[in-house]
Formats: sequence, C-alpha cells, structure tokens
Amino acid sequence: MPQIVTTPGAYNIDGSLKSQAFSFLEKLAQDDSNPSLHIEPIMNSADPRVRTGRVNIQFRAVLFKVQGSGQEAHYVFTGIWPHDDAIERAKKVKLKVNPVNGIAEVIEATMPAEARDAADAAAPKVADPDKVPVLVMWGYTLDDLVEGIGIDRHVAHRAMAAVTEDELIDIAGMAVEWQGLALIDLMSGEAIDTVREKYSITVHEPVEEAAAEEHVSDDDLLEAMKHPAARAQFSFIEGEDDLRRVIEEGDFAAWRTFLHPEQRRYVESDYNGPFRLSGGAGTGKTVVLVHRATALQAKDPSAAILLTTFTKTLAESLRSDVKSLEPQTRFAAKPGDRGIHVNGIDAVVHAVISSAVPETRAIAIERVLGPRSGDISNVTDSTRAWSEVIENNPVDLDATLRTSTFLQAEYATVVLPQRITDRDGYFKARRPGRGTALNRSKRAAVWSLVEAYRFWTGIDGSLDFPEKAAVAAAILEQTGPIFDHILVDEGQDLTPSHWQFLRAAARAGKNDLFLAEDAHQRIYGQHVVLGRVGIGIVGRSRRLTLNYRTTAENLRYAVETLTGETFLDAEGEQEESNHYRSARRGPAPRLVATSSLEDELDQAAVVVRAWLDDDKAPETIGILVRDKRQMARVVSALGERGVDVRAVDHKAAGAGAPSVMTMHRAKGMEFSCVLLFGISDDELPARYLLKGLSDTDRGELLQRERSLLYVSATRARDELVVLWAGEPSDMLPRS
Ligand SMILES: Nc1ncnc2c1ncn2[C@@H]1O[C@H](COP(=O)(O)OP(=O)(O)OP(=O)(O)O)[C@@H](O)[C@H]1O
Repeated sequence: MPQIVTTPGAYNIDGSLKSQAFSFLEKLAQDDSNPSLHIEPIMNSADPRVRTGRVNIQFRAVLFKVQGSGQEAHYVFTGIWPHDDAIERAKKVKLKVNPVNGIAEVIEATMPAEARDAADAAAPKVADPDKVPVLVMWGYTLDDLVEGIGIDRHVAHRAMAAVTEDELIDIAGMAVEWQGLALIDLMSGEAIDTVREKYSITVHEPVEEAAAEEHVSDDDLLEAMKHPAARAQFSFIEGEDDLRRVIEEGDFAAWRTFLHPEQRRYVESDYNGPFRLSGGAGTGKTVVLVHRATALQAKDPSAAILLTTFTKTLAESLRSDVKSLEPQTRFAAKPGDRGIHVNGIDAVVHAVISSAVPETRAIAIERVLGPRSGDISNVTDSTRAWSEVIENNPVDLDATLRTSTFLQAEYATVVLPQRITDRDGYFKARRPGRGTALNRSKRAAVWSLVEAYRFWTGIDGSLDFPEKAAVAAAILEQTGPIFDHILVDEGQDLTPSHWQFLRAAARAGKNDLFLAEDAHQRIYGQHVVLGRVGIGIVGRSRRLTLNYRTTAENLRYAVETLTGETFLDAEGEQEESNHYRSARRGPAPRLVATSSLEDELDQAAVVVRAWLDDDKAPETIGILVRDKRQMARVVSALGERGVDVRAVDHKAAGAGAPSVMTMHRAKGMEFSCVLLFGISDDELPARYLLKGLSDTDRGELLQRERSLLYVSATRARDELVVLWAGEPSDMLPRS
C-alpha cells in the first residue's frame, strides 16, 4: 500500500475541508490507482515527480510521487489549494536533496538558480547601511551559511543582510524548515560546528546544483527524507489513526509529528546514567519527555517507567499527552508495575510508603526522624506547624531566623537530606548554599525548634512532604529500586528528599534518570545541586534554546523580567537566559496602567471581551493572578461586567469560558492570549511573604516571585496583556 508522508502544509487545511482531505489521503494510502483520486502529473512542472489529486470539485492536493525501488510508492503531501492555485503551485515546487548536506527539502523554484544568484549579487547587501547585520555582527560569512551548513544561497544572502532579529525571524519563517531553525540558532551566535552537530550535518564536496539534481534517484530522496534534520519537514504516517490526528488536530499535533532534530536526539539516545535537559519556557522539554517515555516503552515493553513532575495537575496533563501521542500506551496503575506510571511525585512517594510492610516502614522512619512511634498517615501543614512551634518555644535566635520560611528551608535542605536525628549530628552538618552562617549556639537553638517540630507532628501523626519523600527513599534503600527508567519534568522545583527518593527508585544504569528543568522557573522551594544528593550528571547535560510556544516579542519581554538576577542550575552553574529564541512573530505585549482596582477590573473586562469578540476560543484565553483572593475577585467582577470567566483550581481547565487561575497553577500550561492581572507594586512581590525575613531568605523569595512572573508571561502563545493599578511592579521590565 502506498506510504503517505506529510509536511507541515498538512496543518493549513481549512476546517471545512478536513474530512474530505482525510478521506482523500485515506483512499490514496489504500490504492493510488483509484480513479476517483485523479492523481495526475502536471505539464511543464519544475519537478517531474509532482502530482495533483482531486479532493473535491474545487480543491486539489499537491503531492510528490516517489516510487523508489520498493514495491509501493511514497506520496509526499504538501497541502490543498483551490484548483487553479494548486496547478500554479504544482508547477513551481520541487522535492530535492540539498547538494551540500544531503537533507531532503521541498522548495519553490521561482527562477533558475543562476538568475537568482545574479539577482542576489546585484541586490544591496544591507537594507540599512548604517546598521551592522545581525549575522555579520556574530562574524559569519555567506560561505559559512552556504557551504558550511547548506543554507540555500538566496536565503543566505537575505539572512546576511538582516539588521534586526525580527527581520531574520521573518526570513527564517519563509525558509525550508531545518534552514529556518538553523538561522534562528545562528541568530543567537551558535558556532557553525555546533549547528552542524545539532542537525547531524555532514558537508559534501560542493556540487553544481543542476548536476546534483540529475543524479538524485528516488531511493536517494527517500533516504534524504529520513535524515534527522529532514524529519522536521517530513513525517512518515503510520496508519489511519496517525493520519486522522495530523489532519484533524492541525498545528496542535505538530509536537507529535515534527520534532526538532535536537529534540529527536534526546528522545532516542541512550545515556549511561542520569541525563539533564535544561531549556527556557516553551522549548519543548515536556514534549521530549513524553516522546522519550513512549520510545523507552517501545524499546522494552516490559520496562517499569515513571513519568513524574511536581504537581498532580501537571502530571494529569503529562498523562493525557502520552495518551494522545501513543494511544496504545500501557499505563501502570501502581509504581513499579510494568508500563508507564504517570503521577505527581508526592503521590508516588505516598504509594511507596503505603505499600511498605510495617517493619520496613518503621526502620525507614527511624533512619530519617529518629525514634518515633505512631501514625504517619496525615500530611503536616508545615508553614502552620513551624509558626506554632516558633510561637510556643521561645529560643535565643535572631528574629529573622525564627521564621517558618527559614526553618522550613533549613529542615528540607540540610536536616532531612543528611538524615540528621540528633543535636550532635546537626552541629556537624554541612550547610552548602544556605547563605546565613550559624554558629554553635544558633545551631543549638535551631535544633531545639526542629525537635519541637518533630514532637508536635509526631503527636499529630503527620509528616510533611519532604519528610515523606525521605522516608520513602529510606524504604526503597531497604527493598531495592522499582523503576527501570524515571523521567522528571519541572525538576527545578523538587526538594533534595525528592531527588534522594528518585535515585533510590531507579535501577542504576543505562537510561535510569532523565530530568528536564529550567532554573528560571523555580517557583517552589530551594535550589538543589544534584551532585550533593547522589545524582551524578557530569558530562550528560544539554540545553534546548528554541522556544516553540511564545512569539519573539513576548519571549523578549518575559526574558527581560529575569534581568539582574543570578539563577543556578541543578549542577550549581549559572543559568543564562540570553540564548532563548523564538521563530514566531506577533504583536508586542500591551502594558496597561490603571488608576484603581475598579479601573483595572473594567480594563480586564474590555480586554477579554475584545478577544472573545475577535472569535478567540474562550478556552484559549487565560487570566493569571497572584493568589486565590484575587482569583475570586476577578471572577465575580468580570461576571458583573458581563464577561463570564471560570475559576480554575485543582481541576483541569474546561472548555467554554476563559480561565482565571493563580500564576502557580498556570505552570506548564499555555494559552493563545494571556492577561496578567494585578501586576502592581503592592501585589508582586507578595509583600506579606517578605515580612521579617533574613536577607538570604528575602533574596530567595524575591527570586521565586520574579520566576513566577517569567512563568506567567511565557504562558502566552500569541498575545500578552499586563495590567496593574497604581504603581507597576518593580519586577516588570523598565523599557
Ligand atoms: N517540535 C515541535 N513542533 C511543534 N511544536 C512544538 C514542538 N516542540 C514543542 N512544541 C510546542 O511548544 C509548546 C511548548 O512545549 P513544552 O510544553 O514541551 O515546552 P516546555 O519546555 O516543557 O515548556 P515550560 O517549561 O514552559 O513548561 C507546546 O505547545 C508544544 O506543543
């Protein structure tokens, strides 16, 4: 049966044509000689392989037929157009092998190559002679682009003349997929060698284009379409379900079909030990994890795999992504069972504790907390518990250290990971990265509060989340690991005890731990250096830089919110933000100052109503606020103003109304249009959280608040509006 190969053109099919497009391609995949398809060559076409096919009386598909030496033909589907446009297009398009690097490409042959070269040479080199073009500034030459990696000469000429990043993005947007992606990399100054490595490019001896084309057989073309870089443009459809999803879901299915060559590498490669993938918001870390989980299952269907993240709601969305990528996925209901277990990290911890036999559990508790009896089934509200302990236990300790913020962090990052169960142990404890130094008497005071905390939670029969993770780790240290592969999303938010748990849960060896993280998005807890919790990464760490979600305009604005802060990654290195790039353009973020809360609510209603009037689907609109109090206020006030919106808390966001949610809840999500509400000096950073903190704790908290703003601003795919009443937050970019 013929093989269908789709290109991103398959996504631009008008909604009204989708079912006809599907039935056309389905029939074609069954029998290309079916006369109702009218598969016809075109007279005088630039490429003899081009065909058109009849979708309905008005519309035709444009395809290439590549026979190869196998029995069945391959049809490369490039899209559907009204009859006359399709014929025009069919005359111009060519499927070729790039003569420099052997990557298959669909190009539009508008004029002969020599004429284009002449036109390029005659054209002014730089649009604005007073400005240095972006790529020239980075030191590239035309030859670097053309002969060094194989960018089309015409595209390279224009790219070398672009004086702004926006111009370059526009040029990249019109280029062949992999060339566009490579131009975006060059825009951030990637070395030519790095680009070659990213796209698996091996450069051949330059060959005259015409001569190269003559020698390209259909088999060569099929091979070239499977080049890792070509897979960003060509997808080999496997069966009817695959085809249906590509056609029906359009662009939303792109992540399932066309991986960036780098993403594909991280999905398919084997690693001899823990691997860390970092990357800014929207660079496709989650996409890699979801693909990798299913790829690991395909390699070994009997494997026990864990796909986990910080919160339950994010885990639910991971699960639905896995299902939509691979409907046949075998999910594991319990941790350690064969299949993919998808769950929030604390739920996995809970399951391990619950299923342990009492003796093992008792030993684990003793190792972590020292002697303790009784129940541990409740969850400690640790902020409240620490506050009560402070109030009821007067100790000689600076006021800035007698805060639940300091004690919670000290407990989770120093006491628990080192399994400290007595005062002497705490006197000797290492406290790297904790900022505030503690002498012996301060340590004694802190330890007495720790003892009080443990005493009170013991009576309560509860453990806090980091304690639970530490106990679960101590259980698995006795019983042995339960997963063959563990994949972690949002790694920056996990506590040291979580990491110790994961280390104990994964069988050490090939592909044991794969974690994705973005230091700029740490909105819970403290920075953790993985080497200190038994996870050795050295040499197995890579970064994604291309943002697939956000427009260049929104991304620049979001990245500016990070200015002036130093962020550390999971290896203790400084995380840079200046190499994140987007390949999409859109409107600049709109910043709206208002004079009062009432005014701000009025403006919010105006903005949301305008989006709805503009036919934006309600569920693609997100209104993000700092806390639940504001959420309730916005929902009721917008309702009073005739704009129905829905508060989204623990449950998944539904269809039919714009969602109002806290910035924390929006983590990992995305919307076409985002309204950031209440970004005033009073509301962000949240002032009440800053009260009475030490300089170190204050610094950490401010950084988390800044990250929260970055997370929120990067939820917008297309439009971002920022609203405040009175003075804007200090954390907003100044310009
Ligand atoms: N290869 C791809 N082709 C098309 N779209 C992609 C690709 N990779 C990622 N995307 C899209 O980009 C968006 C961001 O991807 P994803 O959520 O995986 O990024 P992330 O790095 O996990 O983001 P965040 O850290 O902000 O949660 C999603 O809409 C996803 O579908």
